[in-house]
Amino acid sequence: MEEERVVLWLSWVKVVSLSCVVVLVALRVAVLLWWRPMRIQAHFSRQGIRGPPYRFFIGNVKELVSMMLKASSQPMPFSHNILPRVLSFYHHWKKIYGATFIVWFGPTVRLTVSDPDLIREIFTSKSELYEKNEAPPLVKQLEGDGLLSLKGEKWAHHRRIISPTFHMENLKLLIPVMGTSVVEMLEKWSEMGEKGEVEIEVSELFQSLTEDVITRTAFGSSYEDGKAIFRLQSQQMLLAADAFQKVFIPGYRFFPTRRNIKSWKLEKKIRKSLVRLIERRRESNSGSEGAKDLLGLMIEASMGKGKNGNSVSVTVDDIVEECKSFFFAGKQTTSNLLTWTTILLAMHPHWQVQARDEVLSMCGSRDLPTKDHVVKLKTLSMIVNESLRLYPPTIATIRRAKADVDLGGYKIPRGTELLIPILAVHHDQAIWGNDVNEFNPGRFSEGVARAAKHPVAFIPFGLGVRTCIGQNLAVLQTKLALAIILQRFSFRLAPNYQHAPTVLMLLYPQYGAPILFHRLPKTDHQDQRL
Ligand code: HEM
Repeated sequence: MEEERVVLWLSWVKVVSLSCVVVLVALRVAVLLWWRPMRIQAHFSRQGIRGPPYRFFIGNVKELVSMMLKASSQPMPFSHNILPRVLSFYHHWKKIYGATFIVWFGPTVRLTVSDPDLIREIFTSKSELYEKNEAPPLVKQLEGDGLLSLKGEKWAHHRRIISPTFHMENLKLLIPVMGTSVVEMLEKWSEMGEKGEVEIEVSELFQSLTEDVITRTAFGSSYEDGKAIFRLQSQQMLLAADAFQKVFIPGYRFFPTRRNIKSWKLEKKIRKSLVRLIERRRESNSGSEGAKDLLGLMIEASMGKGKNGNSVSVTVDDIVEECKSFFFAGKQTTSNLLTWTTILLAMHPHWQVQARDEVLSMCGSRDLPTKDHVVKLKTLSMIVNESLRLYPPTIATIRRAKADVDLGGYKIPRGTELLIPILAVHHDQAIWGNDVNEFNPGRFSEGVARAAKHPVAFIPFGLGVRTCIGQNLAVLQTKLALAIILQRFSFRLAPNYQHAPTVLMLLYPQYGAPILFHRLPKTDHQDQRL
């Protein structure tokens, strides 16, 4: 009897404890998914900041995705007013709530910030109060744990080690090989075309070109081995891009699906090849000056642990992750810039002629441009800047408030994410004037700082300490490739080109970029002018 009573009592205790756990979990869920978002919404509302109302668990994601899908469901006219198509949710809600509004990505709040004064505060004058946000797991898997996402002392240490790769003096050494790759590509185009004309879908071919250059910057003398590794990384990117478009189940990447198993195997192979390559380079580097490529500099740093006051050591894993970061950050960004600039020059033949005139008068019709030429090509610089303004490959970036902060008088609670819509800043009429949606490279004729009403209105490479480390390389490569193309071809949009800028991580032409290239005769520039 006594025993039965104890068993009964124990079962009762179990039921009560279980109920308590269920209630506690339910409370926690309610706090995280309801009470906290409502409190934050009210906090912003009291300061006059509004936005679409929070919905339980999903926030505004459903409306946002449906707006984006609708906007990209058909091509647009040949206009550069692309904000309503590319960032449709921002364009729509800005009209209702003003430029500074809140939007909910699930239970996470994001405040849009497009005022250049506030942007300057976030990225420069008070940058210590903000940090990079965590990328979603699929993106994280691709971008690696390198410069793009590292924080604090480790980020600063890696940035110091890698920076010399991008110094102009070092990049200059790449110009002959970069130029040769472009010429080889163009020779293939010439062979393909009948009557001197050929249609090329440029966005894919420009990717091979930029991949080649990134491989050289990352691996230097180990270029051939590096190429094989980046080929595996390309496959990995395709798998992740596929998952990114289709899968929304949390934790999906841990399921042993066919795609995930393939991805795990690739990951293992990439790591193994890189480790082998690092070992080989270590042996061949011993006692000699390391080449100024990513791999050489990282290996040098890993061998000199603790030297130069560095308290953070560099491991093989660090090198592996930085290689991934390089590949992710450098390849498609630059090829997208090349693609959009080619499309723009095809749309605006008047600027194409001006750019060609400049190249021919400086470099002749077949000589490879040198570093000095590339730097002096002013019209081409203005064109590339205008392309970066209208079609910035990276359309937005995000920061997270590390503490409760004051941003231009607004009280921002800790953990709030700040969405900086680079594309919207570049398309703001109040900053750029009435011709904001026109292609007018002339606005950059007196330099970047004077092109707009605000010196911080042009931010295709970000701003402040975390500004893009590869921008010199990207611009150098784009100008060099365009100069060589302009020397040899005139070009226009193919009749089947559809104007449809869209975003999947980066800004790209949804239906590709078919361009008709017409081969120009080899001439002396003086003859051409006559
Ligand atoms: C047109 C080409 C490119 C564009 C538009 C671009 C854009 C950007 C932007 C906007 C950022 C800042 C992100 C933020 O603040 O959240 C960034 C950072 C970065 N970019 Fe680029 N990028 C380009 C080319 C490259 C190239 C060629 C590389 C070289 C490998 C590269 C490597 C990086 C890295 C490593 C970072 C992180 C830097 C840090 O946090 O210290 N990018 N890029």
